[in-house]
Amino acid sequence: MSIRLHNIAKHFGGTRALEPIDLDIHEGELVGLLGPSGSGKTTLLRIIAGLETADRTPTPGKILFGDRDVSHIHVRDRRIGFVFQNYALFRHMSVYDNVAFGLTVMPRGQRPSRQDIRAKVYRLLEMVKLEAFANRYPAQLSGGQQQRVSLARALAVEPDVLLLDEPFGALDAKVRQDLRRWLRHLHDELNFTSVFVTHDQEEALELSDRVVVMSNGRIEQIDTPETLYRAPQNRFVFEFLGDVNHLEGKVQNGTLTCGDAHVAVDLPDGDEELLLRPHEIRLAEQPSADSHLPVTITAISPVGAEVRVELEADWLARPWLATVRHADFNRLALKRGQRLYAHPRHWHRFKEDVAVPDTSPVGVT
Ligand SMILES: Nc1ncnc2c1ncn2[C@@H]1O[C@H](COP(=O)(O)OP(=O)(O)OP(=O)(O)O)[C@@H](O)[C@H]1O
Repeated sequence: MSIRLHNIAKHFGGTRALEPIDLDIHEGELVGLLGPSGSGKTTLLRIIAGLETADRTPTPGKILFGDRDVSHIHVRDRRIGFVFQNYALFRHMSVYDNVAFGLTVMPRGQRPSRQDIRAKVYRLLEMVKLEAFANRYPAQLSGGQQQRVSLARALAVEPDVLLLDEPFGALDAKVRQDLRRWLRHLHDELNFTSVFVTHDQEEALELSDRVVVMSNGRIEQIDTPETLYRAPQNRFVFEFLGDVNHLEGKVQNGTLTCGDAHVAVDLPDGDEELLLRPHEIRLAEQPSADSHLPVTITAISPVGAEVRVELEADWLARPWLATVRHADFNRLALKRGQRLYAHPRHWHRFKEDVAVPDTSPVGVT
C-alpha cells in the first residue's frame, strides 16, 4: 500500500509543528523519519495514522493510501498497525491474548474462528520466537520481548501500513540491534509498508529503504541511506548524519591558514569553513608539502571496528575526532599526549547551507 501526503501542515495553537509537506512512500517500503527532538516526526506519523488532524486552512492537505483518500477516515478504519516506544501492551492479558486482541474485537462478520485465531497467533509468536511465552504476562518479559509481542500484535490484523514511533528507544544497544533485524526481516517477509520514527541516525541508516530527514517541521532531504551519506543536500543533513570536524580559516593564494596550521586548497581567497568526517583524517608523524596541521592526542577509544582518537590543537576551537584502522593504530603506536600531523583525505563545504559540489580531496593519500 503506497502512502501519499500532499500539502500536509500542522499548527498547535501558535506553534508550527509542520510546514506544508509532500511525501510519497512506495508500496512495500520501509521508511525512517529522522530528525532532532521537536522536528515534527511524531506529528507527521500521527497525522498519517489519523490520530492527529492536519491543518484545514489555508488549504486542506490530502492523505492517500493507494488510491483511497483517507484524509477524513477514522484511525480505526485506516488498516494501520502501531508499535510505540512504551510497549503499550495490556498488562492484565497474557501474551497470547495481547496478540489475539485485534482479531477478537473484529465485527462478527469479519472475525476469524477461534481455531483460525489460535493458528494465526501461534504463527506470529513463532515468527518473533516467543511461542514458548504465550501464557506469560507482559510484566514477566524483558523489554525486548515485550516489544516483539507489540510487533506481533500490530501485525495480527494484517495492516496495510505499519507505523512505529521510536519502537526501540527504551531498549539497550544490543537488544535494539536484534530488534532492528527482526523488523527488517518481518517487513521483507510480510511485505507491508512501514514508517518509523527515530532520532538515532545509525538506526535510520541501517534499517530504512529511504530516510526522511526532518528539522523544524521541514523535510530537509529524502533519499536512500547511501545517497544521504554520500551526497547530503545541505549542511544540516551532513552534520546530523555523523560526527563532523570543523576547520575554519582564511584562504589566500590557495592556502587556508588557521593559527600555525595551514593546508593547500583549490579555493578563492576569503573566509572558509571546511567540514571533515572522522574517517577523512589521516594521521602521520610528519607534515606534508600540502598540509601542516599539528595536533595532540587527548583521548583514545579502541572499542569497535576502528580506533577513535580525539585530537586537540591551539588552532582548533573544538577538538577533532579521527577514526584510525587498528593496523594503523598499532603501526603508529598511538598514545595520549603524542604529537602528530593530521592530513585531510577529503573535505566538504557548504555555502548558505547548500552543498557546494566541489567537495575536494586534498593531497590524496
Ligand atoms: N499536542 C501538542 N500541543 C502543542 N504542541 C505540540 C503538541 N505536539 C507536538 N507539539 C509541538 O510540535 C513540534 C513538533 O513536535 P513532535 O513531537 O512532532 O516532534 P518530534 O520530532 O517527534 O520530537 P521528539 O523526538 O522529541 O518526539 C514541537 O515544537 C512540539 O513542541
